[in-house]
Amino acid sequence: MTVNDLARRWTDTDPDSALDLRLTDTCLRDGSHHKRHQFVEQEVRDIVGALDAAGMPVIEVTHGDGLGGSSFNYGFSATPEQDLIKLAAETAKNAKIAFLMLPGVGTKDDIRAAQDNGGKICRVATHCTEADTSQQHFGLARELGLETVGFLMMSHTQPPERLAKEARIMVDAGCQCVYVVDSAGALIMEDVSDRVSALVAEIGKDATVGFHGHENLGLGVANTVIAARAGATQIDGSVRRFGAGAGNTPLEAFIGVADKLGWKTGVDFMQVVDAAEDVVRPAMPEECTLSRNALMIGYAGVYSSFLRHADNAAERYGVSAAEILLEAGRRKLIGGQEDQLVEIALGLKAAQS
Ligand SMILES: C[C@H](O)CC(=O)C(=O)O
Ligand SMILES: [Mn+2]
Repeated sequence: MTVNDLARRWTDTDPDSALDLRLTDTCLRDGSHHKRHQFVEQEVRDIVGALDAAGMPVIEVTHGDGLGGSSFNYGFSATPEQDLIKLAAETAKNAKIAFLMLPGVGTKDDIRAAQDNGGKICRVATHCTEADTSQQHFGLARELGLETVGFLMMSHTQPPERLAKEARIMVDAGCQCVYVVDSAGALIMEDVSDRVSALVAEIGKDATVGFHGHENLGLGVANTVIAARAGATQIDGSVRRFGAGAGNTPLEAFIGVADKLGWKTGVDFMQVVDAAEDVVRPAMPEECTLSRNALMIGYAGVYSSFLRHADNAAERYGVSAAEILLEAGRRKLIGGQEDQLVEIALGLKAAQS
């Protein structure tokens, strides 16, 4: 199905329908990669306060690699994530606070602690062929009365039918919304709608479908629009693109687009634009840009959070981060294999001498 077919299908079936979307801002979780996990309490208070006032319904707060991510492998947090979750929950008047966990990085006790600290939505992320590792975590989260979301990471690596099967595993385990997660920002338009449509066909009667985009090929907003047209009703992004790699779908831009299309998000465009400029930008170490290395990530299909690790290894061994990332793409590395970036850098250094 082409983009035009999809647009036509959407307008033909219900010309006056306004899509009703639920947005999640993830700058306090995905942005943690960009900030090398150095958020401090005042930043969380300010960002949650501003996004909540603008009407953002869900705000995700956790170490970039999820609960328990603060470690030698992924990078230590400046402030314990459970303190940040608690502060976010105390600050938000209306927004629900979500937290992310990766089985094997976080534990069930971390989920319990996040709930005790005010987290309401448990998002469990697995590599997109490993949904079965999330089963017990969804079971626990539902038992605790938490809302549940599943993340199929690196969704560009698998065809739509395979993703749909993995989504079914998550839903059968208690997941209420499964996201197509474009961790590398490598999906291009119909790649997104094909995957979202496949999930809607498989799980649409039992759960909702979401989309999480990255900007590494400059397609965050366009991909998110086409995901919504294909049936994704939960949408991730980060105000000011504050996320890993070139960042996430810039939510304020998407909200403006949604307004112009007559879609409902419940977020005030003017207020979120001000929050982006006046509150979120000052908390960022630098803008998230389509730098050479971020572009390599999208082009080679590499996990966005590898950007900082590749930067570190490149600097340490005096080699090119772009080459490290291209080789990571050739090796099809996935999250958790960050240590191989060092091995690649050592190989490049040896080849130089
Ligand atoms: C743990 C990852 O950073 C999750 C994510 O945001 C992605 O895969 O993209
Ligand atoms: Mn992400």
